[in-house]
Amino acid sequence: MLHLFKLFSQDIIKFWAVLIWGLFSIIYIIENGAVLNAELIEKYQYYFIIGASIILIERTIYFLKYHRFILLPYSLSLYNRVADEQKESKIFLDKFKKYDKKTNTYYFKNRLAIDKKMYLDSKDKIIHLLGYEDKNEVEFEIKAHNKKEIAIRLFKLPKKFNWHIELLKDKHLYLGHSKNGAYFLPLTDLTSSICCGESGAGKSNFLNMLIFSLVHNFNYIDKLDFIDLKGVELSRYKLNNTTFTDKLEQVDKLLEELKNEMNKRFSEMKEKGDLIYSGKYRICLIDEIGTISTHYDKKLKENIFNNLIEIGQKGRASKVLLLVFSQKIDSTNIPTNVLTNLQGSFLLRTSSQFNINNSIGLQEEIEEITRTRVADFPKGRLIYKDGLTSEKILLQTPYLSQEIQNSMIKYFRSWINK
Ligand SMILES: Nc1ncnc2c1ncn2[C@@H]1O[C@H](COP(=O)(O)OP(=O)(O)OP(=O)(O)O)[C@@H](O)[C@H]1O
Repeated sequence: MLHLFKLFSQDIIKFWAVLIWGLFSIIYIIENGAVLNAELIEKYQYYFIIGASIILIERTIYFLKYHRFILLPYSLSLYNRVADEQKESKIFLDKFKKYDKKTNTYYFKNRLAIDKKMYLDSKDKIIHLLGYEDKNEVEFEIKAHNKKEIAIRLFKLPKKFNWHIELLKDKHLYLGHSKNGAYFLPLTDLTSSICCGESGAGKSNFLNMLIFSLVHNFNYIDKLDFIDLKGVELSRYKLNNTTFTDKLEQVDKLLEELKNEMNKRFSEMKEKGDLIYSGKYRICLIDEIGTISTHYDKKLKENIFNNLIEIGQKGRASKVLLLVFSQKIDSTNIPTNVLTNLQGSFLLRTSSQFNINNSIGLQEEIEEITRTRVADFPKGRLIYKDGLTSEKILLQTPYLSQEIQNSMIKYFRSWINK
């Protein structure tokens, strides 16, 4: 409290000093450079009193409103230290700078340099200090801002909400809700991607949601090929432009065909001098790639994985893309060479540090965008790492009930299969 009062006094003195200096300058001009005397001061005293009172009221309201944030660097010892020639260290305490109401973002500054790691490590304490202790739905993003600032953004992501048809958009894929609302990825920015998460994390739900967006954009997609060796879920679609494969030999044939298509497109591009194929997309979705790895036919597997590597490496320019789903992404489930050639990633709940490290990356980067551990993610919560920019976005996907899924498939059939 004493610290708050000290900061308040310093702040008021600073503002009053500016006011006095400003008023004196104006008086000096008005009075044509007359020397300041008691008579003049008496004449203008009410301006000083009114100005000082307004400042006092405004600053008091500001300090009352933001006292938690103003005190935060002090309460959590968020400071930087510099040692001078006499080896005496000088402390620079971080300072609350401003609040942006539109984005619910709080900015902190340090004159020397700001230490983001300290904020990341104090996340739970910050939440506690700000009075959000029991509201675990409050999410938290900590980003470096300018050179010496930190931006703390507080936002809410719903844990469960229902799918609705307005989430379909032309030339875009809906990936879930982010801190800014519905997140749509332009189809042109889609890259070959891996999606991983443990059983029950909401992978199938997400996969179907993605398929809705892809099917909705059929004008730009030549064919959607579904591969699933362990289930029949994807066989339900039965649309004119979808295929379903559940035998390894057929998978091999399909990928061979996709590779040939890709190379044909490259020849066409070379001829025309295009850098990006001008025609429609071919997108292949593989559910639970681990089932391919467990197959006994070594040669077939090798051929399949080699084709996946080649498509992953070169597919984007020719608009031949792979979307691969897996519970685990260690080398027994998906060969490292296949994984490293899938540029984008979606990470759902998992307790495997290997899954986290090899899909999204450093723990610190995850801590920047969420205060929930990946192992504690609710169903449908995911981090999307953009295949082009590597930007990481925290998303929540809506729940797709069986009835919704059935009615969407029916709806798509009604206009695609007619
Ligand atoms: N976005 C979501 N919001 C709310 N509940 C969800 C969401 N996604 C999935 N669920 C619930 O979680 C259950 C499991 O989801 P889903 O089948 O998609 O998980 P999964 O990761 O594919 O699991 P598995 O690998 O075992 O198939 C679903 O029955 C559903 O009730």
